Parts: sequence; C-alpha cells; structure tokens
Amino acid sequence: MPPAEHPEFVGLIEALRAAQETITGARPPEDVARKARENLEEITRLLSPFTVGESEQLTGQMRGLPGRAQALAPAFHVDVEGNDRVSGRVVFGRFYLGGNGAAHGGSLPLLFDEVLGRLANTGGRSPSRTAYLHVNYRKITPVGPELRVEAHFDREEGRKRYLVGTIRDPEGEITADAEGLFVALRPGQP
Ligand SMILES: CCCCCCCCCCCCCC(=O)SCCNC(=O)CCNC(=O)[C@H](O)C(C)(C)COP(=O)(O)OP(=O)(O)OC[C@H]1O[C@@H](n2cnc3c(N)ncnc32)[C@H](O)[C@@H]1OP(=O)(O)O
Repeated sequence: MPPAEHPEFVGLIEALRAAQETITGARPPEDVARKARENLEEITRLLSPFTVGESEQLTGQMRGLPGRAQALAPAFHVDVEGNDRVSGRVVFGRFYLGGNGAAHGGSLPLLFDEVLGRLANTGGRSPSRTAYLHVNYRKITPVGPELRVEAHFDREEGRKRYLVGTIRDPEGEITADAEGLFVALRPGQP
C-alpha cells in the first residue's frame, strides 16, 4: 500500500504517535485532562463509521513507512535494506519508558519482531511467522536518543529462517541483541 496514496492517513498516524508521547509524559490539571479525553472521544466517534476488515485496513500495510503505519511498535526507520540484511534507526520515545530512563523490556521484542520479521519476509521469500524470539538485554536501552538497529540472516534450513539483530546506543555499544526463528508457512496455513 503506497503511503503516497494516503497522505492524510500517514499524517494521522504521525499525530497519533505524537499524542501517545505527549500523553505519556504529561501531568495535566484535571480540567485539561477532561478536555483531552473529550477530544479523543470525538476522534473515536469520527472514525468509527469507517472501520473495515483486516485486509482493507491501512495500518500495518504501508511497508514504505516507518513502523508500516502501525503505532504499536517503535517506528523503525530503514536506511539500508537488502535481501539478507537491514539497518536503520529507532528512537524509543517516552511512550516506551519502563523506568529510570530505560525502554520498557517488552518494547524491545516488539522492535526486534518487527525488524527481523520484516527481513524474514523479504527477497521474494514466502510468508513466515515468528516461532521464537530470544532477546538478550545487555545494558539499558535509553529512552530519547537515536539508536542504530541492524539485522541479518544467520542461516536458512528448509522452512526455518534464523535471523539475528542488535540495537546500539549512541556510543556504539550493544544494548540488546536478539535471535529469532521464523518458520515459512505451508500453502494454506493460517
Ligand atoms: C504487505 C504489507 C507488508 C508486510 C510486511 C511484513 C512485515 C512483518 C513484520 C512483522 C512480523 C511479525 C511476525 C509475527 O509476529 S507472527 C505472529 C507471532 N507468531 C505466531 O503467532 C506463530 C504461532 N505459531 C505457529 O503459527 C506455528 O507454530 C509455526 C508456523 C511457527 C510453526 O508451525 P508449523 O506447523 O508450520 O511447523 P512445524 O511445527 O512443523 O515446525 C517446522 C520446523 O520448525 C521447528 N520449530 C517450530 N517452532 C519452533 C520453536 N518454537 N522452537 C524451535 N523450533 C521450532 C520445528 O521443530 C520444525 O523443525 P524441523 O523438525 O522441520 O527441523
């Protein structure tokens, strides 16, 4: 789904991410919190009539966009993408804060699943699904700065695709690495 065909929706997702960030970091007075809630409820009323089935929805389908226009995982910005490796950047914003300036432990597998899973399904390969994802937390993954993300194929054995990835802090040190097994689906497999 080319993002250029849906520029306003792309802007909507960017605004959603910004709202997630701002709400997470805010400590507003009660009247401001109520007004913000009413505005959010108005957005839900506005969009509800346009709910569609999974195959028609835009989020998750826009491969050319960071995070494929899905606001669940931290937005991964691709710099270099080949058939067997990918590298790019990510910022874990305030929305992903676990505590003490560190990204929430659950947000790292979200990113790795996105990055490794995306690579596992490129290069003309058939669709595959995560069978396992092993994440090593080497040191704190900081909230705020831009971090380098790299992933590549380790090996392929029949339907099994083994991929590995790293996240590096601005000093170049690995904060977390991961290995994932992605199993190619058999024809007709859900
Ligand atoms: C178009 C828009 C763009 C889209 C871009 C895409 C981007 C996407 C980005 C996001 C991507 C997000 C992606 C997501 O998040 S996908 C969502 C998360 N994942 C799931 O929900 C998967 C659920 N599980 C399954 O569906 C099945 O179990 C699968 C399909 C994985 C395998 O069941 P299946 O019945 O098919 O296969 P099999 O059981 O015969 O096993 C086959 C082989 O695999 C080996 N094995 C299996 N499991 C494990 C294990 N845990 N450890 C070690 N080995 C394991 C097994 O021993 C055997 O090996 P061998 O005996 O042959 O040697």
